[in-house]
Parts: sequence; structure tokens; C-alpha cells
Amino acid sequence: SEGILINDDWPGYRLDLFNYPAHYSGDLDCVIIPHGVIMDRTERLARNIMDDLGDHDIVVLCVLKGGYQFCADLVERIKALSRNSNHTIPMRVHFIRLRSYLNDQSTEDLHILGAEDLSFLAGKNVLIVEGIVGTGKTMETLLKHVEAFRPKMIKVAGLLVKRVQHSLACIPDYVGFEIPNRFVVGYALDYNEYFRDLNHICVISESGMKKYKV
Ligand SMILES: Oc1ncnc2c1N=NC2
Repeated sequence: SEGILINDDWPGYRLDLFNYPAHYSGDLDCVIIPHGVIMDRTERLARNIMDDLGDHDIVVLCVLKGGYQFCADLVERIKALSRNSNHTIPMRVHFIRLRSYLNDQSTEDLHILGAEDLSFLAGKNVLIVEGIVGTGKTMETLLKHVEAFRPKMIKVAGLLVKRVQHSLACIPDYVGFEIPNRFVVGYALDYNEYFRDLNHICVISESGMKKYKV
């Protein structure tokens, strides 16, 4: 299912209407998704996920680094649902690292670190949690790798899905927001490791790209 649709002509919110770290002043263009909206959307995704996966042991596979904030908040909401219902299931969390971006370009060579032995996934309901899905190629590679360990079910939760020219290789089962094809940062999404300490999802400015270019 697609998420909240943010159109290409959406100007975003002015930065001076929000709080954000002073060390990033001048490096950002606008706030495209405020932190509070991310939290409310995540709360609803948690309910949808529990409706589909809540009948069997869940293993959450958090894709670092960009997925750590979304995963932490999503797991928090799932825990809240579990402690407020008489029907709950145990949930485990595992972390894997994908490296595929330098500056703002996806590189072809994908390294999956921490996914050597995923045999504990066999027979489990696996939820892969990613911060952003661009072309979907990375997610496609990861899915093939996870399928080899024969889980009972695999679902993908992506906070952001980018509208890119060619069709997406992999559309997540749970999408927070569908956004324009622009480079966004914040809420654990980085540009050369910067901006992970920003709580809103923002569009980086030209000067910000230059300032932190590798
Ligand atoms: O816009 C983005 N911002 C941060 N990281 C990534 C992006 N797209 N694919 C990976």
C-alpha cells in the first residue's frame, strides 16, 4: 500500500517555523516531513503490521544506518500495542548494515554486513525495516538474501519511498510516505554521515551538499 503522498510541487515548511540544530543553519532548504507527522504515521503503520504479522514470532531486521530511528520508533509503537492487548507475540530485533551510497549517488557494489548467518530467521515472520527506498535495487538484493534462510513470511516497512523514473524494483508492504525524487536528510537519513542528528526530514540545500561533500 502506498503511504502519504507528497507531491513534487509540495514546497515543504519554512525552517524558521521549527526547531532544528543550529549547526545545520544554511545547510537545509525546507522541512518536508516534520518529526511529529512521522511519529503519527509510524503509530498507524505499527497497527497495520500487527494486524498482518501479529500471529507468529516476529524478527525485526533493522537496516542500518538510515533505518535506525524509524525502527526504534516503530518497535516502540509495536511494544505499546502488545502491552495493551491480551494477544501478544515475542519480537526479536537484529541489525544489518548496507553500504551503497557515496555522496548522493547509489553505487552498484552492495555490501551486506551482519547478515552472514540469518539462520535464526527460519520459520519466523520477518519484518525488514528501512528508512528510505530509492530504486529498490538494494532492497531487492536484501530480500533475495533473506529468502534463502526460509522465513515463514517477509514483509518490508519503508518510512520513505522515492518516486523515481523507472518502476521500483521493490515496493515495501508498509510505506510511511511517498516523496519526490530529491535528496532528503534527517531522522537517521544522512548525507556523508551528517544530518542523522536532525529530527525532521528535510531537503538538503546546495550549500549543504557542497559543505559536506566527500
Ligand atoms: O534522499 C536520500 N537521503 C539519504 N539517503 C538516501 C536517499 N536516497 N537514497 C538513500
